[in-house]
Amino acid sequence: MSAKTSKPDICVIGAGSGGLTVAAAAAAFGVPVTLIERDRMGGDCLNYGCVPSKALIAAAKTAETMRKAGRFGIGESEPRIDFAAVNDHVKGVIGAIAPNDSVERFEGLGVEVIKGDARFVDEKTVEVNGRRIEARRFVIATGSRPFVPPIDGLKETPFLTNETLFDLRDCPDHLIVIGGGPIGMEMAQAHRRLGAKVTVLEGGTPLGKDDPELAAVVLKRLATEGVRIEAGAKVVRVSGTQGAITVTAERGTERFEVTGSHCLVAVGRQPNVDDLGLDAAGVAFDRSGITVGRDLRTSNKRVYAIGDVAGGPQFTHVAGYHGGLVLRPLLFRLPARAKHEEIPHVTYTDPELGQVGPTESEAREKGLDVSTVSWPYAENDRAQAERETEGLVKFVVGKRGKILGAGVAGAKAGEITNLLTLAVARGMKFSDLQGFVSPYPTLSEIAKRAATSYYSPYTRKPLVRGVVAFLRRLG
Ligand SMILES: Cc1cc2nc3c(=O)[nH]c(=O)nc-3n(C[C@H](O)[C@H](O)[C@H](O)COP(=O)(O)OP(=O)(O)OC[C@H]3O[C@@H](n4cnc5c(N)ncnc54)[C@H](O)[C@@H]3O)c2cc1C
Ligand SMILES: NC(=O)c1ccc[n+]([C@@H]2O[C@H](COP(=O)([O-])OP(=O)(O)OC[C@H]3O[C@@H](n4cnc5c(N)ncnc54)[C@H](O)[C@@H]3O)[C@@H](O)[C@H]2O)c1
Repeated sequence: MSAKTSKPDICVIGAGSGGLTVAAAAAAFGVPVTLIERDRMGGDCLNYGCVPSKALIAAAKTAETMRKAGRFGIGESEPRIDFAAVNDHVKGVIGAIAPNDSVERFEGLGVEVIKGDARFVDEKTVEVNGRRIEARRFVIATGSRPFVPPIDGLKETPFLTNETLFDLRDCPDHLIVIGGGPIGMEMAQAHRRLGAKVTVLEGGTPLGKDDPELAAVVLKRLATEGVRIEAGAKVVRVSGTQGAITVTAERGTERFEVTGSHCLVAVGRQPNVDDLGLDAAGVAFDRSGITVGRDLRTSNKRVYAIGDVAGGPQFTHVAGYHGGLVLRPLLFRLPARAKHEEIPHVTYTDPELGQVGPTESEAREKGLDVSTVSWPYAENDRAQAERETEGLVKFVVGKRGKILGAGVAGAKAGEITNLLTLAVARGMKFSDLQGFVSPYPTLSEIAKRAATSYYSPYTRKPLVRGVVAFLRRLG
């Protein structure tokens, strides 16, 4: 062994949600682990993703609450927004969380942290800063970056992505958002509420991965707040200079232009597989990411891949889930089997939009014999009290009331999605959801109420009524 070769038990590449989970847990069991990160500790979620976006959304919601205070009898007012101060708030939230993910904390846990670009040089060796690391097992957790599509003129024009958006100190006059997925819609509403004019150009269906009936609740609110949403509008050209950007979109044979001050590109993600030496390592990959089985193992048996780079659903909770799962084979030689069917997702627009399990159309496409049961927010007392009556919970139900999937659009949908996820993940039936006492008044009662409604036809069945009448006669 040369002086520059180390042999930890586990080498983790990437200190985002996935990599940090593995490194912290392995170190807690006293296993020698080396963690390599080339950029900021905490990865996308902390620095360029979930955390700054949710902090911005919280500021934007506060502004909107001021505008709408009149419905509570409180004088409403147009907020005076200091965008630079809002940006300070966003950076402050990142700063408050950053110590949890810092080099110091991880070194304190017993992890060796190396700042640098990791690259496989052969099937069992990674090189970083001229140092060689031969670990028993490797975990690739290198995440993803914004996909920059080959749109005519885009490369020559200034544009924003999630990596630069949260550095803006002035509110855009007119933000043009290319892509109506979760990033596009969350950021469109937040910037609109903070004072920008906003246009979203979506080539297909906005929030198209969600149930259309639920997505419609969110889209209606965004439109009411003044976000211009152009569906079926594929962007084909971008031109202009800083502060004056023209975006050309096509809808069928129609072509139209939108001119704004800024342009955010939010058309999906690209896995970080380049420059990792994956060919030298014998790790198979394609455009969607590193190829893994359900056990998250790659084509090289020493190497696992987790999180965004592993080609599956791209969420922080998935990266964390993967991180926990691979500990089974890494530390205990136990099998791991990722189950993505029960992974929820929530889009943090206002109202929020959550889903777990198949939507109605996904279930029908799979040939499943399903029915749906919905319940509106307007029938919930807490929703009335808080004047948050728009929205619904929608269940996809199989035989004998089995809950296969569930979605919710409305206030605090993310929190309600926790309950829905438990129901789907544990294979519950409506009888389970109906048969517990839910605190009153809570929004989650909407889910329970939907379950109760599933059984209400039974109260009208002659046989059931006959039994009730007979029992009454017994005194
Ligand atoms: C704007 C936005 C909002 C989001 N909001 C949410 C949300 O609300 N909820 C949610 O669940 N998900 C959200 N996501 C998705 C979430 O951020 C990702 O799914 C999550 O960060 C993936 O974690 P990861 O560990 O796989 O990768 P990452 O967090 O991206 O970490 C990968 C790390 O690897 C490092 N790296 C890459 N290559 C190398 C190399 N060769 N050598 C060394 N280091 C390397 C990178 O620098 C990075 O730090 C959002 C994403 C974006 C962009
Ligand atoms: N709340 C959350 O959990 C959250 C929030 C943000 C991001 N994320 C994660 O990040 C991922 C990426 O989000 P995203 O919104 O960038 O991607 P996305 O793939 O979900 O949506 C991108 C949209 O851009 C559209 N598009 C592509 N090319 C276009 C073009 N030329 N013109 C117009 N529209 C075009 C697509 O039709 C699609 O609807 C998400 O899938 C999710 O995994 C999660």
